[in-house]
Amino acid sequence: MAGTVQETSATSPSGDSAVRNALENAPTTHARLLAWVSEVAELTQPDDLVWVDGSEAEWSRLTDEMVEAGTLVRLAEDKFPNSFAAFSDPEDVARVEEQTFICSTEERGSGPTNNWMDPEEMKATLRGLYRGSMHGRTMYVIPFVMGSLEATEPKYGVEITDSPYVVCSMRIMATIGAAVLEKMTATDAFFVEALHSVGFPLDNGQRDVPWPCNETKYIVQFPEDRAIWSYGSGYGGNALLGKKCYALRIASAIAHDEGWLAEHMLVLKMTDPGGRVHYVSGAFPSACGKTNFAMIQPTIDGWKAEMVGDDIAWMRFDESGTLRVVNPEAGLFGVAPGTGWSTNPNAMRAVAAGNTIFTNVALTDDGGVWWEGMTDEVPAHLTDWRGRDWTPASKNPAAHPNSRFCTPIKQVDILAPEYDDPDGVPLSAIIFGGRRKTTVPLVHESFDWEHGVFEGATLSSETTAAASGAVGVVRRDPMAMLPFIGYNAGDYLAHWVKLGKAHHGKMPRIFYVNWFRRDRDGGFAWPGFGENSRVLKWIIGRLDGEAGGEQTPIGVVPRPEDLDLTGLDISEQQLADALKVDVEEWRRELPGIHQWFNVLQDSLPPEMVRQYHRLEVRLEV
Ligand SMILES: Nc1nc2c(ncn2[C@@H]2O[C@H](COP(=O)(O)OP(=O)(O)OP(=O)(O)O)[C@@H](O)[C@H]2O)c(=O)[nH]1
Ligand SMILES: O=C([O-])CC(=O)C(=O)O
Ligand SMILES: [Mn+2]
Repeated sequence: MAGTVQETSATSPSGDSAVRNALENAPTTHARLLAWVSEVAELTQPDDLVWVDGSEAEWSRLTDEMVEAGTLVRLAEDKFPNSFAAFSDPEDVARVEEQTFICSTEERGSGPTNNWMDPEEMKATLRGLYRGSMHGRTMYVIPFVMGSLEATEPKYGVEITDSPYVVCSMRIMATIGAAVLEKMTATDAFFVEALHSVGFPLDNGQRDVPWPCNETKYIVQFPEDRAIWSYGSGYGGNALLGKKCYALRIASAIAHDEGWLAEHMLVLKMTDPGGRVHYVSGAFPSACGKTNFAMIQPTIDGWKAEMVGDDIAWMRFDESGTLRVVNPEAGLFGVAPGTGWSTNPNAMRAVAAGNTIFTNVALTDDGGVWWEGMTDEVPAHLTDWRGRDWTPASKNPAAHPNSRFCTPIKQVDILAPEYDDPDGVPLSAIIFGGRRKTTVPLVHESFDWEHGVFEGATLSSETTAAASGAVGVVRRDPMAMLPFIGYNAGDYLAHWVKLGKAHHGKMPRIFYVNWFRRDRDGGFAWPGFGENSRVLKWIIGRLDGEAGGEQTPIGVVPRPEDLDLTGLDISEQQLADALKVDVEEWRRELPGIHQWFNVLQDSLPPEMVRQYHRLEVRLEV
């Protein structure tokens, strides 16, 4: 390969001829792909070009090279086989929403909640940045498919990147490589163009850094072109373009055109003691508990939970009008802190099985990893995510709050066997949830579809470390999709309303949860994690007409006697704090909702205005 990752060498074949060779010997005849790859190579001027085949040998070669270059640390084989830790630039640790754009032709198409720039203007800016941006590096071409390669119309993408870390992470998160390219070529299929550069070209002989990136960052979606251009970041949703950029932003725009939904949701299969199966999905904002809920270990007797997906759900109607849901991803990119043997043993077993890339966690002295919340006992000494010595007396957390594990979904031992069924699984309930210290009770059921859409539309949550910016600020996050809607947010809500009307009587029931409410002493009112199975039991009981509840102005809320609390250690007071609907608190919510709806202006569907007024009436304001 021309130019090692660490240092470009003057003796390697000139970039031009290596790239020309790789183009001439391309493993595909897909004309549009070939044209696009050579156009990008021409623009970005890489030293070499690699067609990613997705093989084990390729993974070994790339991880070896990254260990050599200092990008990855190999973990102890007896603890985390075939696993690595990466440490990002301290300025490149999360999605950058300020620098994320939806560049539709018309500004209205992007809507008031997204950043917008004229697509031609944006392309000109980005071409300027991409010009020569891969110099001294290898350009990797990653054919991938989101969802099953056996689907009627597989959803193809091709990511071009100059980051081997992205190649290896994409290999975990999606189905990539030779088989995908072969089928895509044979059917001359459409694919989403996803271009990524870390924006750190190397001069001849210049030494590389472990985590190349650029201060200037752009994460840009062109919804009409179905194209993604990402520049300057190597991290997570900014760089693994199959995930948020494709499977949510671009896919939501496709779904709007085609009458389906691409959502930021986990999908969970619950089997009750009688063997009845229900599938439920949950839309919670980033770092608000999707992965944990998707991998729940029920604490109630006889109930079994299996995971279908932990972050993204594609939902389509079948011929009978049933809403069926598919997880388009093949891996988990999960929040590390707070994931522990007591809170999420299923995730811990999945990562301990190996084949995992950790990013920005801490290292133990014996070649393992650690993060806050992994074990009750805190190690006496660690190397923190910035490479500094760390002891329990240190004032900074050892792992970055948005540190992550990237692990193959197949390693989840509670994975439902039908998780990759191209036809998906039938959905019975949709659960919205946010992170709120006050106001929002543990669980309630909405009155009907339109009211449920209103609840999703006004979902509120305190911001987390999953995106750069302030943490702990309450913001409205419609359907947990605020940073991921690939078109106008008002049109998005109208799409939800419309689907409910078109499929009246067949839609899943809508619920709303809050695991994060505080009790009068300031602690979590509800123990959460596995105990959330009690809430699931109530939800499923509502579907089956077996669980009772109390009508309140915001929906139906369980009374303590409606919940299975067998064996749960919770005081009457805490339970009351968790379930309380305080009319005064809810009246104080109204101005915030009003303000949020004002942002949407004339694109706000009239049904949402009607629901707002009905809530006012029920709150007697
Ligand atoms: N108190 C409490 N904390 C929870 C619960 N579920 C999850 N958390 C914490 O919330 C944080 C984020 O949880 P995740 O499950 O990784 O969140 P996510 O929604 O999958 O996040 P993204 O991957 O960013 O989309 C972790 O620190 C968890 O420990 C719960 O039921 N109660
Ligand atoms: O996209 C990312 O970087 C991580 C993620 O899952 C989220 O933020 O929801
Ligand atoms: Mn997650």
